[in-house]
Amino acid sequence: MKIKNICCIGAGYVGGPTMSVIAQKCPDINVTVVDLNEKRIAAWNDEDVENIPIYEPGLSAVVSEARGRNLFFSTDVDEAIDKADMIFISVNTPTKTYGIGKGMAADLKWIELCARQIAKIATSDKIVVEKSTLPVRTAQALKNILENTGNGVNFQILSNPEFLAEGTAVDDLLNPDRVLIGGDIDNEKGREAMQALVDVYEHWVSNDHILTTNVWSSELSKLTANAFLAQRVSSINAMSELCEVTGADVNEVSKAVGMDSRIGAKFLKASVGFGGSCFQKDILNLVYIAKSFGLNEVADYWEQVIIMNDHQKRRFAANIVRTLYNTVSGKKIAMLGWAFKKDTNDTREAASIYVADYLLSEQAEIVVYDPKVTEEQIYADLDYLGSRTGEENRKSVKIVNTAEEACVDAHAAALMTEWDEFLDLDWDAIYDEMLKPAFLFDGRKLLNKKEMIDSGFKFYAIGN
Ligand SMILES: NC(=O)C1=CN([C@@H]2O[C@H](COP(=O)(O)OP(=O)(O)OC[C@H]3O[C@@H](n4cnc5c(N)ncnc54)[C@H](O)[C@@H]3O)[C@@H](O)[C@H]2O)C=CC1
Ligand SMILES: O=C(O)[C@H]1O[C@H](OP(=O)(O)OP(=O)(O)OC[C@H]2O[C@@H](n3ccc(=O)[nH]c3=O)[C@H](O)[C@@H]2O)[C@H](O)[C@@H](O)[C@@H]1O
Repeated sequence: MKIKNICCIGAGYVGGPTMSVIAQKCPDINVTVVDLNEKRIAAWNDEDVENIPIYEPGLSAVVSEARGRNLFFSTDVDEAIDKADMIFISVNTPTKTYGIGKGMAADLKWIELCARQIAKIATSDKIVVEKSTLPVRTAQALKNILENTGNGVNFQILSNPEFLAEGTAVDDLLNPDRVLIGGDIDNEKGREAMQALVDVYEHWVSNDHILTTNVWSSELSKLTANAFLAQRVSSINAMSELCEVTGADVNEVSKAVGMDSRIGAKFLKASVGFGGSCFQKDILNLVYIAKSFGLNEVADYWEQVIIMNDHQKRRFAANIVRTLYNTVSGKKIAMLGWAFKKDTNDTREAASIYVADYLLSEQAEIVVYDPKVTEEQIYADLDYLGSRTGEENRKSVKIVNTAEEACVDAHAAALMTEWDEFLDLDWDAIYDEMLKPAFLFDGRKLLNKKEMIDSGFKFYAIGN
């Protein structure tokens, strides 16, 4: 079976970049990415390719190569479903904010809406691919919805979780460690569907990097991978606190530990806490699933990763208050960086949001600079927490266009995101413009301690 038309429902951080790379690498396949969000689709279609809604290094070049040739962005979901022989579902699956499983389970309402829409529109056989991260056994629910339409269409359901990280999405998509495809291995039509998706990826990924499994293994592997990655961050962050009280340096500890080839060097960078749309939600989901099977020890084990992360964010903020003589009321604190990591404009679950919220509760005045995040987004993030009114947030939080501007007359600066440009700042000049004593809190262990102290700062870094 050769795929000619792909539809992807959801033009977000995964759907947009993933489909752009598929279109770039498979000129023989038409790829249409659809979304209900008209503003987002308009931005994907913006004449100036630099205005696409997602900032990812290298993405605008990929889009400009394929867009209009075999890559299309549209709000006409029904038409794209109808034409497609393969449909990726790449919609959001956030933590539930209501009802059973509130605050833990993944909210699958958007997934179900997609399945119902596909079931309603489809008149020819389709391969439906789960690209969103889903609880193990979701494919069964999709199958039930799709197979009960009575219109005689055959649906094959595959799981093809995405492992890209934001900020390196294009590179991760072009050179994936592995592509994982789960399907109905015991059934001929299932195997054919899996092969059709393998063929798509084989346009640029070598076969030994494409792994096929049963559907449940594939769904669960995605949650497992994120849990393992987040666990490493919480593990090193736990050590960072111990380093601070013992005089050890967390960067030296992670280097020493990471040189053990059994442990490996990656993902051992201490920080103010992991953020991003997925680690927390996927672990909470894993905890919920384990609990729902009565596996309480398994649930408790993974929950510690989140508990440690919350603690890390809180103690960073509390340390700022404590160091500034136990009060930040009316004091100006510059926050350098708002995104949850460098090279992305995504702010979902960014540690900065929680640190700012904590400091605002202590009546601090916050000034934020981030090279890629908009003012609108920063206020939206704070308003979403509901800790205070939108008006109060706008009164106490100002957003500026440079790091230098943020620090003028500030009592303290907190480095929240490891943007490269923060390494090149003229810290002597920044020090001169700040109130004295000038405090600098490095939540990323990015800056050179000796240089900062030589510049005059009272310097504090995570894990040192
Ligand atoms: N952000 C990331 O780096 C990664 C995310 N994932 C997973 O991928 C999935 C999507 O994540 P993101 O792309 O970050 O989310 P996102 O929120 O950026 O994008 C989802 C899009 O789906 C659209 N949508 C929702 N329901 C729709 C419907 N019925 N019809 C048409 N459009 C609809 C929304 O308007 C939104 O634009 C999630 O399950 C996430 O866990 C997996 C790997 C990486
Ligand atoms: O499912 C997902 O959404 C994705 O989640 C993560 O990707 P992402 O959240 O985009 O970015 P990461 O590089 O994993 O960083 C996550 C957070 O951990 C922090 N982090 C990461 C690594 C580290 O050593 N220390 C550390 O604090 C980052 O600053 C960031 O806040 C995974 O790395 C991807 O494989 C996965 O596809």
